Amino acid sequence: MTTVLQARPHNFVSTPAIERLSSRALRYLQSGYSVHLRGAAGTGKTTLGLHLADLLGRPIMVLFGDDEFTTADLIGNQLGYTRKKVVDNFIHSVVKVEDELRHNWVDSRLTLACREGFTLVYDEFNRSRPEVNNVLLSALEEKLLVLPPSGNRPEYIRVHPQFRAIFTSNPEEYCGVHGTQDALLDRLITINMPEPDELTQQQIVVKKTGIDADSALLIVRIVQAFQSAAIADSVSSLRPCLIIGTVCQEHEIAVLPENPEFREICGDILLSRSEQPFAEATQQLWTIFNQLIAEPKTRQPLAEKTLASAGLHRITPELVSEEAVETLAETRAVATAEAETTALDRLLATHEQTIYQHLEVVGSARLAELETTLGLSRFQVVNALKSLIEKGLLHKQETPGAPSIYQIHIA
Ligand SMILES: Nc1ncnc2c1ncn2[C@@H]1O[C@H](COP(=O)(O)OP(=O)(O)OP(=O)(O)O)[C@@H](O)[C@H]1O
Repeated sequence: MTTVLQARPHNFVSTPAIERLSSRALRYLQSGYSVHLRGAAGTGKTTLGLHLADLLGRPIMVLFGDDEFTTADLIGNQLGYTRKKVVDNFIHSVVKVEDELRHNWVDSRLTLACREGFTLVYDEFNRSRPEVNNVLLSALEEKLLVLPPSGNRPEYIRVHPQFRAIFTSNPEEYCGVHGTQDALLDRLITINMPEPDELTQQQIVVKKTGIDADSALLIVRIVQAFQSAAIADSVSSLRPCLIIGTVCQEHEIAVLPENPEFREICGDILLSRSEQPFAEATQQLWTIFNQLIAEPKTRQPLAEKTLASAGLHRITPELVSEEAVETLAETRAVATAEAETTALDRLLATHEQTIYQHLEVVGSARLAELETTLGLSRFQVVNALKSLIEKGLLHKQETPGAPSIYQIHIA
């Protein structure tokens, strides 16, 4: 059975850089084009693809490219038979027997999405062989999906006007990735996903790991510094940042370059990613830690505050005892509580406030009305509405077949 996904990318983080990318992509999708997000591993293509699909508000089908794929995996297949036998003995001396055998056809995800107007997210589509993806050509351009010949069902499906496809791919130099036929690329709008900027990575690490903003920033800076010195550009630093953040947060390990445990974790996660000899890569990483210790100015301001409250104004490796590291871990909790609202939070809060105040006046509104009346993008409205609903300030009234209505929640 084909499964329809109601994807809500968990804890999606939106920063000005992501918002710009999303609104570009959303604009193309709304104009009827399919979008292709291309970029290095871990830059957030799949997450953004699912988020865009969510913004389109249609059911979502997700496909993961695979070298073993055949066309049948995209469009569907004959699955079993149905047999019908009619024995007509109306006149007792005459027996008429009709025996009919039919193939059963089962739609695959692309076919279902084209037929019903769902959004297809085809992740890492260039892991499938190019000839397998050929069926997409007519679906995207002529809006016709061609099925294998059959006597008992149509061989063409007219693609539903609301069908949209969002493709993601890794660069062609990656292992296990195929080249893409020009004809397919020509039908897509390709957006190159850059390495997420520092603010974006920091916000993602905070949201996904629960670590405080300063520790997240320090992790991002260490990983980025190591990445630029020792790792090829073709992978993003976001995943290692998330892994380091998660481990430190779950095991309450102080994120400080002086902390031997933290250094070990960074070593375990980063060194194997480098193509340099192990000793050289280790040297690079230790140089980064030592620079951070020697130049505390390069650290984030709250870490300084943390250190000061632990009684360590000037840090050298000798000064930092195990005990001090423990104290730092405790004081970090205090510093976390002090973490100021970021520029992004303030920006989102503004949109939330605008929408809330508007709803206070008008009582209720639909998403499209909020967009046009308040001059906000779909992206901004959806994010603000989600956040207001999560805070219990709004509720969403759903009526089958009609757009949802948003109202202020009255306790
Ligand atoms: N905007 C975002 N909000 C929250 N988390 C994000 C965001 N962007 C990326 N992430 C997180 O970063 C990690 C990598 O993202 P994702 O898997 O989308 O990257 P990708 O480019 O598709 O990687 P790959 O090419 O290896 O499949 C995931 O854990 C994802 O949850």
